[in-house]
Amino acid sequence: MSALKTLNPYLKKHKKLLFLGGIFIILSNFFTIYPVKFVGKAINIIAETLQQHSSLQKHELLKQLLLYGGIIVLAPVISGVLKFYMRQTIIVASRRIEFELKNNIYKHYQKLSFTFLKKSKVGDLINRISEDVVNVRQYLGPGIMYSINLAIMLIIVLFYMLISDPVMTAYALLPLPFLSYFIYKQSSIINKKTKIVQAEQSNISSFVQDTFSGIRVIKSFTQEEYITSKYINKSNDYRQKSISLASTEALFSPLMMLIIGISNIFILYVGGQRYINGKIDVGTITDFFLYLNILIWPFTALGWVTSITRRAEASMERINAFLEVQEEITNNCSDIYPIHGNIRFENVSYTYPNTGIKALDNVSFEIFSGETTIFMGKTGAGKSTITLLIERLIEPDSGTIYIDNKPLKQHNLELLRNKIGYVPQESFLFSDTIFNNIAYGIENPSLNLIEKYAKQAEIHSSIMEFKNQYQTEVGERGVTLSGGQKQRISISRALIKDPVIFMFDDSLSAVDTETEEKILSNIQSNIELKTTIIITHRVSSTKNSDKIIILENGAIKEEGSHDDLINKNGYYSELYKKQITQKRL
Ligand SMILES: Nc1ncnc2c1ncn2[C@@H]1O[C@H](COP(=O)(O)OP(=O)(O)OP(=O)(O)O)[C@@H](O)[C@H]1O
Repeated sequence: MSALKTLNPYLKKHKKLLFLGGIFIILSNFFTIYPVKFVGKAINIIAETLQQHSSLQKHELLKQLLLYGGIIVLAPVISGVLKFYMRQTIIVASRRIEFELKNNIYKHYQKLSFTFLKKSKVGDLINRISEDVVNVRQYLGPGIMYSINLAIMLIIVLFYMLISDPVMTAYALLPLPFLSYFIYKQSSIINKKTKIVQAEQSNISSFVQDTFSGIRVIKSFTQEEYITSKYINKSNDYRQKSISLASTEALFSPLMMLIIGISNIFILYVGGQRYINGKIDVGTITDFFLYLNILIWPFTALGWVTSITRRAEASMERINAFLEVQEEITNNCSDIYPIHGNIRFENVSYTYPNTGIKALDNVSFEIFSGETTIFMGKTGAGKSTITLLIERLIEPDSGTIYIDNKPLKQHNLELLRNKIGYVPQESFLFSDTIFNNIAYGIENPSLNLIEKYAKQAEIHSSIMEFKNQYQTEVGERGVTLSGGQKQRISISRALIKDPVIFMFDDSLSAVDTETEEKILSNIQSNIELKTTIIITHRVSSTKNSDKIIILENGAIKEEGSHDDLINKNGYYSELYKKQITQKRL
């Protein structure tokens, strides 16, 4: 139960609702059990009347029967109303805790480091915030409710049963623990099998998702038949697992009926014997049937509750494992001050912890406010890693990064990130309208403002050609747009933040050189002092740049202006000659 201790603060917060729920459980149980003895009494009166042993007058008899009948009808109605409030308190509390838990997990996810999230599986992150939280909620709601219910009901019923007849009580209750045990065992098997079926289901979903994402490749490589047979195999696995689950579930009712039947036989046999021996009256036998009827569900629930508690514990352990991960990068400054955009790397090295790849090795350079710096180099040279470090999404293993002569760690991280306009290598758009995608980083934008920045990114005229213009839904990850359109929307999204430092991570590759030039001059003409970092493989992007840095295997190989590097006759000069010749051809 140790993992579930994490829930204590949540339970404390909602203690009033839970306490009220407990009161409703006690009262509703009382009103369920209290009328039972009146059934027995009524039957005794009728039996006595039939045998003409009754000393009561006819109208008195009727009066008593009516009174008992009234109690028998009215008490369950009151109990029903109380049960409604019992659910309204305990289940509502569990739903509130689920809401708070989900929000807290989500908030925690946002705090976790970029590298931690990168190495975690998306499915795993989703499962912990969805399925695992649902498991915990089932324990908090039905789990707690039925446990308290069983305890209270057992106390009240036992009290009434014992004062009626202790021997019959023992016999009637004897098979019920077996019922709990079987239900517990069966629920555990069902849980295991359900998990397998769910895993198969998500396996199929991922496969189908992959198929449709890669439909172009599948068709080009004429792999339709192969992919269909793969789907059928997966589907077959799912079918077998589902059938196995269904057969376990099918055991539920017969098992319950069998054990209840045994209890009923005990009551009938032992009760009959005791009646014949004059130890009890006929009404007591009826009462015991009714008591047993009341106890069946709580004993069934006991097995089920034990199983969901175990499941919740496992889920909570998985959630705790994430909640206990400390945020690696913290913001220790809340000052507001201007950022000018001077960047300095001093002997910076970085190794990705998950792969052990040394992406940067003792890198030093300086970029001045308002300058445009180009980073070039072969794939995997460490260019994108530099952008991650500037945004402090990762921290150097050694060396220091300075922004405006102040170590990056001492900056107000929120303020700094707000002043950085980053355009990623692979344009990522949210499944929303173009308007909302551009407006992502700002509050309450007007259409005029959105249009202004779309124009700067040279995408306005294309958007105006769409039927719904800025209200066009871009589809999942922007699938309804061309690569160049996505890139330019992504650029507008960075521009609208009016940042001081721009970082284009190979994000102008899908636009032609002419448009690239226009976009860059739009940025520079917007505000005089903007620091621009462009990661590119195209020498055409180096036009109007102040500095070019060539990286190789995480280290700086060449650094200087276009003319400097041409004179060096190194990587840049060769690339330049190659690309210029290709252009002429
Ligand atoms: N999230 C990551 N986890 C582990 N290793 C990584 C990660 N991202 C990058 N790397 C590794 O770090 C090295 C530098 O990667 P980086 O993305 O900085 O290169 P790049 O120069 O931007 O390459 P490209 O031009 O292909 O984008 C590469 O060897 C890469 O495999």
